[in-house]
Amino acid sequence: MKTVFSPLHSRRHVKTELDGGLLIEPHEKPSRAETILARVKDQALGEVLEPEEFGLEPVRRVHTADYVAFLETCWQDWQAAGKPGEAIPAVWAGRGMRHRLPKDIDGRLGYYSFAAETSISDGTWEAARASANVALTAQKLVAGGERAAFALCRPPGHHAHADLFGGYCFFNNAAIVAQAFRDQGYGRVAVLDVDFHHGNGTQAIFYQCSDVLTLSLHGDPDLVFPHFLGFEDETGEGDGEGYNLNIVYPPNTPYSVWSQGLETACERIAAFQPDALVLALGVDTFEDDPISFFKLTSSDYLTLGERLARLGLPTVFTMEGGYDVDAIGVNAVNVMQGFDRAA
Ligand SMILES: NCCCNCCCCCS
Ligand SMILES: [Mg+2]
Ligand SMILES: [Zn+2]
Repeated sequence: MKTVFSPLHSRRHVKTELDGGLLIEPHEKPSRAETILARVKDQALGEVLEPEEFGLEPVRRVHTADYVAFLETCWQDWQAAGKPGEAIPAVWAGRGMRHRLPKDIDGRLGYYSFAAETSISDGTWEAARASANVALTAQKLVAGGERAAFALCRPPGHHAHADLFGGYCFFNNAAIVAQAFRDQGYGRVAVLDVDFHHGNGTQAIFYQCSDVLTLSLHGDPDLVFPHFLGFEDETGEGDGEGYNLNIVYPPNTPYSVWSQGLETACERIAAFQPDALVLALGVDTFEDDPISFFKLTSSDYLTLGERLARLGLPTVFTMEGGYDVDAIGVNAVNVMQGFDRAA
């Protein structure tokens, strides 16, 4: 399987993550991508390509122009306001307040985000742009005939809404890929999110769509991020009614249970008969992940890859979460190796 990777991911190197009342070293750190890349090469998974430049058009097919413009100048605007630290949102429109865009940078940060753990600093914009180009390059490979391709994206994307950042995400790489397939004439696309956390951004972006089926297996939002979306009664709306599936699991869920949900999702995908699959791959489902609570083992990711291959669909993998950095390379590449040997 080919991998697409950009060294520009390292332009995202924030020093802070608000967690437990402290500013900690971010879980979403550069070594995550470097560790996966090293494993790709160590395992000779396949050719590693740098991304092509697709510009902002494909990004704006999913994200609003004002949100994209905000991200482009956010760091400069924050600095121009004389702020001493990294840009962190701290004020939001609560119940009974107004969802209108203020002029002030603190107001704009709150307007365009849903969580406070995702700091912004110099280079975040460039890294997010490169991550979207990585995903679009993988999509081009699959549209060009590759059975599957691995978009080694960093920063991740599945928590980003059309005009909201959060959960370490800015551009929704999986949604951008799904929309690119649709724009190139693929009639139906499925996006399956196997990250530990609900793919709230991806769900929201396609919630009224019947041509993009969104599915996510994740930790119970009553207990974990993103807290306010991802429940099983969210099945889509309007034309999209019936085209969103959430499968929620409790703490300590092992693969033997989680894979039953995977099976349900795969059967729903098969019934949908999509022309392509986007697999939002987080490996924070791993038993030792520091911020999650499922109990998947490294060998389970081989089994996961094999199962996905049996769907028999052109597949783009977009790298999402996974925060046990020592294990992330083996776990992510196991999915690709499992897929390749069953394809
Ligand atoms: N104390 C942990 C808070 C985590 N908040 C954001 C989680 C984002 C996961 C991205 S896959
Ligand atoms: Mg998920
Ligand atoms: Zn996650």
